[in-house]
Amino acid sequence: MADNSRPARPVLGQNQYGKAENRVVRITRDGATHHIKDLNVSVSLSGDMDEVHYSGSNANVLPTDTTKNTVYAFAKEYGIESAEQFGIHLARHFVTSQEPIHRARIRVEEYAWERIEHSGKGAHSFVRRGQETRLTQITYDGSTWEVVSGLKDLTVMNSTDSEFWGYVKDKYTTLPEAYDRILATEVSGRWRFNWTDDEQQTPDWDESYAQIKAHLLRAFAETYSLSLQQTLYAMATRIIDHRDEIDEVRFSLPNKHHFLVDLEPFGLKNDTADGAVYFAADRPYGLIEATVLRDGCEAKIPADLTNL
Ligand SMILES: O=c1[nH]c(=O)c2[nH]c(=O)[nH]c2[nH]1
Repeated sequence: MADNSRPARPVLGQNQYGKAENRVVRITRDGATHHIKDLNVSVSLSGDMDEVHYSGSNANVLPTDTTKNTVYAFAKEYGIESAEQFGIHLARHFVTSQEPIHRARIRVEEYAWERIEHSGKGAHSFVRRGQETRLTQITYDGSTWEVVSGLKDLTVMNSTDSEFWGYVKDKYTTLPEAYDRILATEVSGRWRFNWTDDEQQTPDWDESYAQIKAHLLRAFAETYSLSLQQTLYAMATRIIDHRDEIDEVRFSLPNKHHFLVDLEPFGLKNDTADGAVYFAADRPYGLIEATVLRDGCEAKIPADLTNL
C-alpha cells in the first residue's frame, strides 16, 4: 500500500544560474589611437544542478564569481571582436570545459562610443553615443547554437507620410481619422541568425548589425504608412529580403502618440498642413508587436521581448 502519510518531495523545474550584468570596458591601444568596447554581459548556465537545490551539494557548481572572472579574463586574453563573437566564445567555453554544464546563455548589451574630434594629441577621447543599445543573446547546448541579436531604444519619427483611418468604430470610439499625422516609435527589435557554427559561413557580426540597422531605418523612412503595423512589416521584410543570414525578425514598437493641441481658444488655427504644434504624450501608448519569418522558417524569438 502506498504511504500517503508524507507528500512527495516537490520536483525541481527549469533552473539556471550565473552572474548578471558584468560591466566590462576593454581598451585596445593602437599607438596613440585607442579603441573602446563597452559591454554589459550576463551569463546564465544550466545542467546537472539538481543536487545543489535538493541537498546543497555544490559539487557541480562553478561559482557565479568564476563566471564573472571568466568574462573579464576573456576580454583581456582574447579581446572583444564583436558582442556576438565574444558571447559565442564564452558560451562554448562554459559548455565544453565543465561536464555538468549543458547549456549556456550569454546576453550582451553594447554601448557605443564615438570619438571626440579635437586638435590635441592622441585619439583617446570619446563621447557616449546617445542612440540605441545593441543587444545579442547566444545560446549553446553543446550541439545547437542560437544567435539572436537586436537593438532597443532607437527613437525615430516621420513628421508626415502617415495616416490612420478606416478602422473599426464602436460606441467607445472617439479617435478622429488622421490623413496626415506624426508617426514616432522607439524601436525594440530582435533578429535570429541561421548560423550553425560553420566557420566558412560566420557572418561579419558588426557589418551585419550596421546593415540591418540601416535597412530598418530606411524602411521606416520610405514606407508611406497607413498604420504602424504596416510599417513594422515593411521594416522586418526589408531585413529578411536583404540579409540572407536572418530567418526571423521581431519588433516591439510603442506608438509614441503626438496629438494636435487645441489652440482655438487663443484664436489660432493648428493645422497639420501648415506646420503644427503637438502634445507629445508619453503614456498610454499603442504597442504594436509582430514576428516576420522567412518563408518556411520557424518562430523562435519569444513574443515578449523583455523575456529575451
Ligand atoms: O498605427 C496605428 N495602429 C493602430 O492599431 C492604432 N490604434 C490607434 O488608436 N492608433 C493607431 N495607429
